[in-house]
Amino acid sequence: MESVIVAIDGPSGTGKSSTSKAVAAKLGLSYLDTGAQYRAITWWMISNGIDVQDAVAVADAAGKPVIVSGTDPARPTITVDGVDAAGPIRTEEVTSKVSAVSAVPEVRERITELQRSIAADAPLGIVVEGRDIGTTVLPDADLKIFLTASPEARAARRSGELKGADVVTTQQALIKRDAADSSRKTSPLAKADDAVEVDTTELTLEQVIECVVTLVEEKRATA
Ligand SMILES: Nc1ncnc2c1ncn2[C@@H]1O[C@H](COP(=O)(O)OP(=O)(O)OP(=O)(O)O)[C@@H](O)[C@H]1O
Ligand SMILES: Nc1ccn([C@@H]2O[C@H](COP(=O)(O)O)[C@@H](O)[C@H]2O)c(=O)n1
Repeated sequence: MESVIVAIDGPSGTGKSSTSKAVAAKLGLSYLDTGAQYRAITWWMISNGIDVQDAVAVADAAGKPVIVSGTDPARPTITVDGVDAAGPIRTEEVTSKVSAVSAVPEVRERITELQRSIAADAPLGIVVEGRDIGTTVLPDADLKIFLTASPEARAARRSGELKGADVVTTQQALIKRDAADSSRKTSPLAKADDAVEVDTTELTLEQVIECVVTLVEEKRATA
C-alpha cells in the first residue's frame, strides 16, 4: 500500500491528539505530536534558566537541546537530551509558557526541520498533528484536516481531564493560548486552504476517528 501523510491541525482541545493517535493505530501509520516537541523545548529553556520572554535568549539556545520523538501511536515518547520528558512537559508552567517559545522563528525553524525528517522516515506514512502542519510543515500532505469545536466544549473536555479544574478558568486559558498561537508572525495556527474542516462540538471521539479514517481511505482509493 502507498505511504500516506495526514496533517491534522486545530486549536487546543479540539481532539487532535486523541484522534490522530487512534487513526494512526487503526491504519498502521506512525504518529507525531508536534505540540509535545514545542513543550519539550520550552521545558528545556525553563530548566536551563532561560527567560522565555527574552526572544533573543530563546533564539540563541534553540539549537542546544536534543529532542527525540517516538512515533508508535500505541506508545508515543519524547526525550530531551536523553531524559524522558513526557511528564514534565504537561505541567501548568510549561503550558503557560509554550506559546512564547513557539513564536520564536529560530525555534520553529529547528522543530520544523525535525518534523519533516521524521515524516520522511515513516515507512508506511504518518499522522502529524499540530498548528501549522498543513500550512507550513507538510504543505504537500495527502490529506489535511482542521479540527474545531466550541470553546465551551473544549473547556469541558479539558477540565474533565484535569480533575477539579474550573471550566471558566480553563476556557480562558485555552482562548488565551489560541490567540497567541494564531497571532504570531511565523507560521501561526491556521487552516490550510485545502484542509477539510471537521467541527467536533457535537461528535463523540469515536465519530471523529471514524470520519477521519473514512477520509483517509477515500483519499487512498482515488490516489
Ligand atoms: N469528540 C470528542 N468528544 C468528547 N471528548 C473528546 C473529543 N475529542 C477529544 N476529546 C477529549 O478531549 C480532551 C482533549 O483532547 P486532545 O488532547 O486530543 O485535544 P488536542 O486538540 O490534542 O489538545 P491540545 O492541542 O491542547 O493538545 C481529551 O480528554 C479527549 O479525550
Ligand atoms: N505545530 C505546532 C504544534 C504546537 N505548537 C505550540 O505548542 C503548544 C502546545 O501544543 P499542544 O498541542 O501540546 O497543546 C501550542 O500552544 C503552540 O504554542 C505550535 O506552535 N505548532
